[in-house]
Amino acid sequence: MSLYSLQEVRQVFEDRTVLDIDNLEMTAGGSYALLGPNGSGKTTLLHVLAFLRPPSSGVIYFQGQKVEWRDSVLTGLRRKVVLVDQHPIMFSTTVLKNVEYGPRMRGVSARERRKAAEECLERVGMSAFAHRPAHLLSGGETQRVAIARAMACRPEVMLFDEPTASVDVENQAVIDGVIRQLRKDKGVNGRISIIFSTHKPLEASRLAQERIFLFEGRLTGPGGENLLSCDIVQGGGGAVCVVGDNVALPVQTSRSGPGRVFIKPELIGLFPLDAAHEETTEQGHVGEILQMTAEGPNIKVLLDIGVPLRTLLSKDEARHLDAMVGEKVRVRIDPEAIELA
Ligand SMILES: Nc1ncnc2c1ncn2[C@@H]1O[C@H](COP(=O)(O)OP(=O)(O)OP(=O)(O)O)[C@@H](O)[C@H]1O
Repeated sequence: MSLYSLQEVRQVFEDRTVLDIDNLEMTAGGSYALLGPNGSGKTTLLHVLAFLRPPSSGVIYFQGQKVEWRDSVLTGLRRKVVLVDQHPIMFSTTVLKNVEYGPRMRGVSARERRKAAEECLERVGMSAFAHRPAHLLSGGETQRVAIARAMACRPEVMLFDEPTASVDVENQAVIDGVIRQLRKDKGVNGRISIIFSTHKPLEASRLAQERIFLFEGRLTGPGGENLLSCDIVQGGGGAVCVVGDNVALPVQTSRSGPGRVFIKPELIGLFPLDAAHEETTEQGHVGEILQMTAEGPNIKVLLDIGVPLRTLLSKDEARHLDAMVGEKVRVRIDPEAIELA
């Protein structure tokens, strides 16, 4: 069954188009990760999916019905869909009362809402905190309580905005487990649907069946993973495009200003950090290996060089490199790999 169907959905803020989606389909019971660099429109899309903000234009169908952005309709939709913010705000009362809030607003009896709140706190491992003041919790604990608070509303769809971005490793592991368990749960009409934004490709593959890539508000396929925003700068030695904070790549163009660059994964070489290799003297960047996965005869490597970058190594090259996830390597991007989009 269709969950969402977005058609020609655009969001414009102050004359700038920050979301520009021609067509996006999501299925009920699915789990989706929204991936994309900072400012690519993930939060904006989540707010639209949560019916918190109407898009500037376009049409959304939810469970097969065209969404009318009228309060009487939205109240019903917001009961089915809940969003857990990246930085949730707790009311200055106990954790338990915070979690009971949603069911209370939905007219659930005192006994039932207490039961629901206790159950949900248990599921996020926060029962021991039930009577503590909620506004004094740490970031990770707050995130867990916010998830319990959302679950207590018995939604059909749960949206999470970077659920593990601002939490420590221990809380990350708990939240990971809670989302995995939610995927197995039965919601009101079958399995609950989950959509979350993340910067972490590993988390996306672990927790979601489907990945949706956003770049400057538009959908890009997985092939667009090395499609990056850049700033083209003309200098004495020719033009460079700057990606992330300070990664400068040579390009041949007379243009300057903002642009997009595509970096071909197969033309990115990796070398040990300490290698006195002549090839590493030119355009060397230091990158941390975030993920390595076998892909046919090759190994796909996800790197962090200040921006996420995917490379493709042959198994021989990977063996020769002899590096593991978490290690730093020298990254050489062949000039042929760099194409302005
Ligand atoms: N209310 C607003 N008014 C004006 N601009 C906005 C507003 N909300 C978001 N934006 C802009 O829209 C763009 C997309 O922002 P959004 O928060 O959706 O991106 P994101 O992918 O969630 O980023 P991050 O990963 O940093 O959270 C950004 O350039 C942001 O500055």
